[in-house]
Amino acid sequence: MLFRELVLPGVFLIEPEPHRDARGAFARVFCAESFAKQGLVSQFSQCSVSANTQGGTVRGMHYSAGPDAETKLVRCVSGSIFDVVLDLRPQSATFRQSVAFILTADDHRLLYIPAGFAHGFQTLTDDASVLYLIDRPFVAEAARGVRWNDPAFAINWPRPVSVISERDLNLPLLGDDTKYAMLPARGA
Ligand SMILES: Cc1cn([C@H]2C[C@H](O)[C@@H](COP(=O)(O)OP(=O)(O)O[C@H]3O[C@@H](C)C(=O)[C@@H](O)[C@H]3O)O2)c(=O)[nH]c1=O
Repeated sequence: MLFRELVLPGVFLIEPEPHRDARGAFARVFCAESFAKQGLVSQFSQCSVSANTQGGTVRGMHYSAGPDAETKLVRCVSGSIFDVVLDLRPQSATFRQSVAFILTADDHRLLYIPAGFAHGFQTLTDDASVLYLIDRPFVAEAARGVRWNDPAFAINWPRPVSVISERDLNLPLLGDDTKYAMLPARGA
């Protein structure tokens, strides 16, 4: 597996180097030994799939607060997505900056997203599914988010939004002087 740290320190694009042959391909999603060697979280407590019917669907920008802050490993397993990671660490030199990558089921690439970052994506195809490994149990009360189109971040979403949850539509905007940790829980 090849690990490339991105301009947001701590965020990695991971290329699993698939073995391809006439049948198709075999590639790792996760390797505890390789992750530990890189100094990354190497134990995950849940694995979930997000299935999305329509191209243009947006989910995000989500994170969990305080001691429940999650580290996530994200891979597209069907179709393709525009995947976004946003730095919400107030002390960070890259606070409020984001990176985005197209992940496809066929390219096998993964994004590693540590605590302190928000995550979201837009599906680029119908029936796009996203696999997550997350390092801790989901705690609904700790779930937070910022608005997908907050001008403070100016994320350049590639498509018009076709589907988005009510909750995500109503996530707060992050004012310049607002500390992300003080934002209310999603759905509160
Ligand atoms: C995220 C999550 C949700 N749920 C439940 C809560 C709710 O009833 C239902 C749908 O939850 P949500 O609307 O929050 O699902 P969704 O909007 O897909 O949330 C996800 O978005 C992406 C961008 C992420 O980065 C993920 O970590 C997660 O926050 O599933 C769990 O039981 N466990 C979980 O880990």
